[in-house]
Amino acid sequence: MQALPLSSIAVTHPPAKLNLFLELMGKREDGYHDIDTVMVAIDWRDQLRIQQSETPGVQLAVQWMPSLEIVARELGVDPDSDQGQSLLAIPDDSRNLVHRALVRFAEHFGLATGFSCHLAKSIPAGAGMGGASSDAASALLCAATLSGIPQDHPDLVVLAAELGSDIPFFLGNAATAWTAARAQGRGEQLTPVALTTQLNTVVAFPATSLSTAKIYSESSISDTPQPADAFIGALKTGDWGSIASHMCNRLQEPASKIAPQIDEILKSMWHLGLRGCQLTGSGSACFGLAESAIHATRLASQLRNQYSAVQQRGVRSDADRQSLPTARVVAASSVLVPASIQIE
Ligand SMILES: C[C@](O)(CO)[C@H](O)COP(=O)(O)OP(=O)(O)OC[C@H]1O[C@@H](n2ccc(N)nc2=O)[C@H](O)[C@@H]1O
Ligand SMILES: Nc1ncnc2c1ncn2[C@@H]1O[C@H](COP(=O)(O)OP(=O)(O)OP(=O)(O)O)[C@@H](O)[C@H]1O
Repeated sequence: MQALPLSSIAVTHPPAKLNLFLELMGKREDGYHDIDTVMVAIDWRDQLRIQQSETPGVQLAVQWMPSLEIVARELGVDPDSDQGQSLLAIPDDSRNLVHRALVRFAEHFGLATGFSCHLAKSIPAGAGMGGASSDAASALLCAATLSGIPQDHPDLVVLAAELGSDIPFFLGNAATAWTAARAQGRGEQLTPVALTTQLNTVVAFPATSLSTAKIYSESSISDTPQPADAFIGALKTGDWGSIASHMCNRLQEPASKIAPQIDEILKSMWHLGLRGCQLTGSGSACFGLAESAIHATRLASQLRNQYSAVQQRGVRSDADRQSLPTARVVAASSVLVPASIQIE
């Protein structure tokens, strides 16, 4: 394969993920946990545009979609406040996983050229939805396409696992077209799981970001950890009620101790009629399953109305926020077709 001309732009739409099942199997000596999780990619997506540049190095510009103001309003935060900054300030330097992924890619493959990219964020950060990991996996695949390296080059999987535990899942989702996978080890050992039905979810991101390392450090391992087999059995039936009743996330307890609004959001989701309501990953986003896509859209709109009523009452103190949380709410389905890379 040949590198594409420098004028080519690779465009793709990295999806978020939800952890339908997450059990902690044990603590490891390297500071990580062995986990058994089942993840599904959903159609809540960022947008990434990458072009090669003549000079080495990575230039990254980041913005919110549809705009910073609209996302801040949905979250009920002032974008200039400390809370707004902690939720909405996405780094555009080497702290960004896209930047790190492209630097590692260029080093590894000995490229003389660099990359210039534009990242439009929609997936909340610090939400347990794997937004940064998905962006990084897409960046590796776009860089490979532009540089004439095959998408199934085995070194890409190695680079992905070095950069973060969730990144191999997204690489597999985009490169080999699986929607759901079981992830074991620290998350990098993947087995695709066939979905027999589209899952329809409502996802709510409370206006708080949680640190993955902190949530793991506050977690505890059950005396009898349950592997994902029974859950995968339920998933194969395609019956959403059975799937919902087998879901669980061992990180929910430590996350809701740190962010009590998680419990409030889960309660309001349950009362609306969503099932299997739980945290995704290390949080703070919560989700529940709905019977159909139309049902999910209707329930998301009802939930959004509840939270915007809270905002309109002008509730702003921390105590009020905890008892009457605000959240960004989206109806999202499992993706049946992975994000392709278009060349412009
Ligand atoms: C919570 C999940 O999103 C579930 O899919 C993932 O396990 C987190 O994956 P990630 O964000 O890619 O995490 P990494 O960047 O690899 O690790 C961040 C930190 O989380 C903790 N960590 C992460 C993964 C894991 N299996 N055990 C851990 O204890 C470690 O303290 C690590 O330093
Ligand atoms: N491309 C990116 N998009 C968003 N955040 C990024 C990105 N790169 C680095 N970050 C930083 O990483 C932090 C967490 O990002 P991320 O969105 O992956 O969290 P998460 O949804 O909790 O992920 P996970 O489920 O993998 O734990 C944010 O605080 C943000 O500052």
